[in-house]
Amino acid sequence: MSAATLNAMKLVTAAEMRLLEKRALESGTSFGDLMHNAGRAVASEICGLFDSFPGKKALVLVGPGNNGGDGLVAARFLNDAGAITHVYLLAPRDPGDLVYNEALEAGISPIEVESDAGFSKLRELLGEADVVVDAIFGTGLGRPIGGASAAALTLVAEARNQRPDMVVIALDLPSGLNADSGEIDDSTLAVDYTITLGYAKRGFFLFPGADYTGQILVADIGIPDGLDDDILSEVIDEHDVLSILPLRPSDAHKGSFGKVMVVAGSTEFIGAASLVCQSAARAGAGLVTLAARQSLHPVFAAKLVETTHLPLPETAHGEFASEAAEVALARLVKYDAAAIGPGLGQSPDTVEFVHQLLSGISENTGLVLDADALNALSLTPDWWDIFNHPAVLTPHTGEFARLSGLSIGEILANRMEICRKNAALWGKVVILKGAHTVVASPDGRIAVSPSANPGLASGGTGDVLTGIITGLLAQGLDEFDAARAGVYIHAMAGESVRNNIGDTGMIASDLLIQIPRAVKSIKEHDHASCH
Ligand SMILES: NC(=O)C1=CN([C@@H]2O[C@H](COP(=O)(O)OP(=O)(O)OC[C@H]3O[C@@H](n4cnc5c(N)ncnc54)[C@H](O)[C@@H]3O)[C@@H](O)[C@H]2O)[C@@H](O)CC1
Ligand SMILES: Nc1ncnc2c1ncn2[C@@H]1O[C@H](COP(=O)(O)OP(=O)(O)O)[C@@H](O)[C@H]1O
Ligand SMILES: [K+]
Repeated sequence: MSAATLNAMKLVTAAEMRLLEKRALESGTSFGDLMHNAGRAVASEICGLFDSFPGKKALVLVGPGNNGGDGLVAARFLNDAGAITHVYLLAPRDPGDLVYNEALEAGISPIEVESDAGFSKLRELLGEADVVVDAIFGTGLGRPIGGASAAALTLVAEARNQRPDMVVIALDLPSGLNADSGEIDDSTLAVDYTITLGYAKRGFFLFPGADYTGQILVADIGIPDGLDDDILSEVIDEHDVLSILPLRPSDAHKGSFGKVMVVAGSTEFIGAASLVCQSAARAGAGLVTLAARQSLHPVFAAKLVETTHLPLPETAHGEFASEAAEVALARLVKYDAAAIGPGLGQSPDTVEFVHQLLSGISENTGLVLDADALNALSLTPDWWDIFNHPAVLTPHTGEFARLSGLSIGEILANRMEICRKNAALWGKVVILKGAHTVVASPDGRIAVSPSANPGLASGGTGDVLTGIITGLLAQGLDEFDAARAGVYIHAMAGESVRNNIGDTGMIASDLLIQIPRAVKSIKEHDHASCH
């Protein structure tokens, strides 16, 4: 999914969705209204996908619960809109079921699930359908899908392979996709569109589920405004980023946009430091200074023209000297933000240097810790009890495992929830990097990147993210805003490169010039929407 296709989107768990529904009912909306609105909105979204809808053949697969109920309402509205509509019941509906009877009254004759294991009728319908709606299970899925439902979903997948023009829609969510964790069932369909009710579900941005939703459309089902103030998870949105981007007054001077110090790089990892410095500048910082061991200075000086340099004392063995941290700290008081960690290495002297820096750094300095700074922190048990400075931490999954003591499997199984819990425990803004990067604040807010882009899975792209966020911190953004805006800008830069050269062979340096372009594009979209 491209970063630009999503509008503001709150993300809910299944339990939060039930809570919102309960609040809507308490505030006077009836469940019947919600279901009616849901079915109507889904049908309306489906009609909007076609240039001309009357005469199209629609097949709605209806399950036993409320998801099936929504499907029955949608079928009625599709029928009203002129589609030749068939409903296939995977389980019997209660004879007193209102939406079932309304469908009957509208002239739809639901087809009961076949006893014939060959599903000849269903196959026949799938051979002709222009659009198939999966309304078998929604957020109420309680166990693995089996029996006729599993068989029907498999038949849809087969028909879809044979007839790629057939549009497959998931109502609320693809049946079998876990709304909270993004786990899928063996029979879950990879659909073209998920028309989700009221709110997008967290599982749409967690893998493997994220590969199954197709384009996500959020249908308004009439949950009254003001009931979702305590829903704290959302997809990062261009308008939010625009509202937090630093201003650029015409009479600015370089002091207006903050000073960044980058403490990074080693003999092995020269490029990491360069990428951080350049991306901090490309994100708009007024001045960037690189603090690195003095023997590396000639290399950096040749490579980084705009950056200023603070060579740090080192030992005869090419390690940080014991006074190096003191030298850096003395200069750091004049800086607004610092990035510490990329490419520093993990020798005992470096770890000691990082620990000294972190214990001496002023509360007034915005701080981004990445890579080897995170590795150094991880060596201290319960490091968060000792290191109280506000900071943005930018771990990939492996670094997160080291910081938390959790296994990589445990983290991948529920990235959003794990990130949220640890941000609160550590008292830090935490960015768990990867496809659909998660940003969590200690106060419970979660912001998720709209982008999954395998082009970014190459060495150095994380250094660019660190630079962008530090550049934004230096310009006065708070940790959470700098983190979510930085993740969004980085994702957009990645999308631009992908649009240009595809997702193979993208390198971190390609992102650099795209950073200001991403910021420009965010600002221009605002202009476009004003006129
Ligand atoms: N939360 C809300 O505000 C609203 C929710 N609505 C719909 O309600 C849905 C949730 O409805 P339900 O809670 O009835 O749940 P579902 O319709 O998702 O499914 C639950 C039903 O399926 C059965 N079931 C669960 N897993 C099964 C399995 N593996 N094999 C066979 N049977 C299984 C259950 O016993 C139950 O009968 C949402 O996805 C949405 O479509 C809408 O109707 C309107 C408003
Ligand atoms: N599949 C993906 N989709 C979106 N972003 C990705 C993907 N893979 C990697 N990234 C992003 O690329 C960056 C990689 O950072 P990291 O793993 O620290 O690499 P490095 O340290 O080599 O720079 C992160 O910002 C991460 O979110
Ligand atoms: K469904």
